[in-house]
Amino acid sequence: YGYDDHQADFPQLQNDTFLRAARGEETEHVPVWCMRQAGRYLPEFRESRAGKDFFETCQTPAACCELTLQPLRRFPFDAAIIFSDILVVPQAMGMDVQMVAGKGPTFPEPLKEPEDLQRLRVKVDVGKELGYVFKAITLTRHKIEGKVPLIGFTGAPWTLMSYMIEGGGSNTHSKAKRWLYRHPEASHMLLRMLTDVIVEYLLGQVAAGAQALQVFESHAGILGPVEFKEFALPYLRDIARRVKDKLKEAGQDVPMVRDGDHTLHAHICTQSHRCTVCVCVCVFRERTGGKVSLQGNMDPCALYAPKERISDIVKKMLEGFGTRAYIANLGHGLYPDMDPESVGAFVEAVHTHSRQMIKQK
Ligand SMILES: Cc1c2[nH]c(c1CCC(=O)O)Cc1[nH]c(c(CCC(=O)O)c1C)Cc1[nH]c(c(CCC(=O)O)c1C)Cc1[nH]c(c(C)c1CCC(=O)O)C2
Repeated sequence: YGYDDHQADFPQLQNDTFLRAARGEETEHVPVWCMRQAGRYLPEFRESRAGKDFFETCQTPAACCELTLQPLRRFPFDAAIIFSDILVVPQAMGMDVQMVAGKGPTFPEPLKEPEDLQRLRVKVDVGKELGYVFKAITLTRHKIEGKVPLIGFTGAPWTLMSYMIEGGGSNTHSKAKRWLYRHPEASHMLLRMLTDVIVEYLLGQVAAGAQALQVFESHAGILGPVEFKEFALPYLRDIARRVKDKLKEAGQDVPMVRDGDHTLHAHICTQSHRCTVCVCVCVFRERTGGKVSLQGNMDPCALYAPKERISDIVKKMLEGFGTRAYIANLGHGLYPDMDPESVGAFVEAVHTHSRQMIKQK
């Protein structure tokens, strides 16, 4: 994509706790960041975004850079995530998506029947359609001055497919699930098209300077285990394999986070028949032989609790996950009505408790 030449002069990384935890190595404290850490709970975010169209902001690298850096000026987060959205991928494939105030993302012309797949671009020129994200990443990687690593991200195929068919948020997701049952072949075709674009998109983000990648499968939880295994998991695996192989060829080691608190919860718990998150974690740690790092998953609503209570909840979470191969985060994004001070208390509690636990080992 022509961004590789920037790699050499990126500032030296000073805090690599996130990357080490992702690789399963020891750290001095458990790294922490929050989904939607750049968001409306910050007055400076609301000010920067005021009166501007959401996707126009996404297409403006300087604005993305500023919004990504804002939370880092307030809190000692151990990672930053580039300001963008998962729905830029359906846009790149030729679909119109708008962010409607009070309603969320909206597709004026969602996919209705398999014939509608013909409306999508057959071959997506990812560098051309999503080059603005790559530019935002390169700029932000410079401006972050090596303070923390920069995470790039994408939506996963099933989650994007469900948006493209539902045309926006949904309670039942029945239109998207109707495709799975009624048009399984067309569903797989769409999932494959998305997978191909996503692989190139993730590789382009790394070339542009992303130091870790996250694949959001936000709608994993609406599939039962059988449907999940047929329509979600194979594509997540294909993406991981193809991206890792390509990066390996280039001698790069970039951690990939598979979003999956629901996935882990639903698809491991159905087998263990014990449904506390803590048990899931233990089962998962056991099954993967400790080879996989975990990220998550405090209930964001716990941030409505008083500070001391947040601290206790964090402590219990750390005891459940353990301090190694673990990245603290929330199970969902921060909500606009959250108090920035509570976010600060969360970050501080993770750092303080984990330092103590690691010292006592
Ligand atoms: C499903 C999904 C979307 N977008 C995303 C997901 C996956 C994660 C998840 O499950 O939440 C991912 C996303 N969206 C955004 C980021 C930026 C980075 C960050 O987390 O700080 C990330 C990582 C910006 C955003 N994306 C959006 C906002 C809020 C709107 C605004 O700033 O004007 C932000 C900061 C809008 C968005 N975008 C999306 C929705 C459903 C909404 C509306 C939600 C709402 O109104 O709160 C789609």
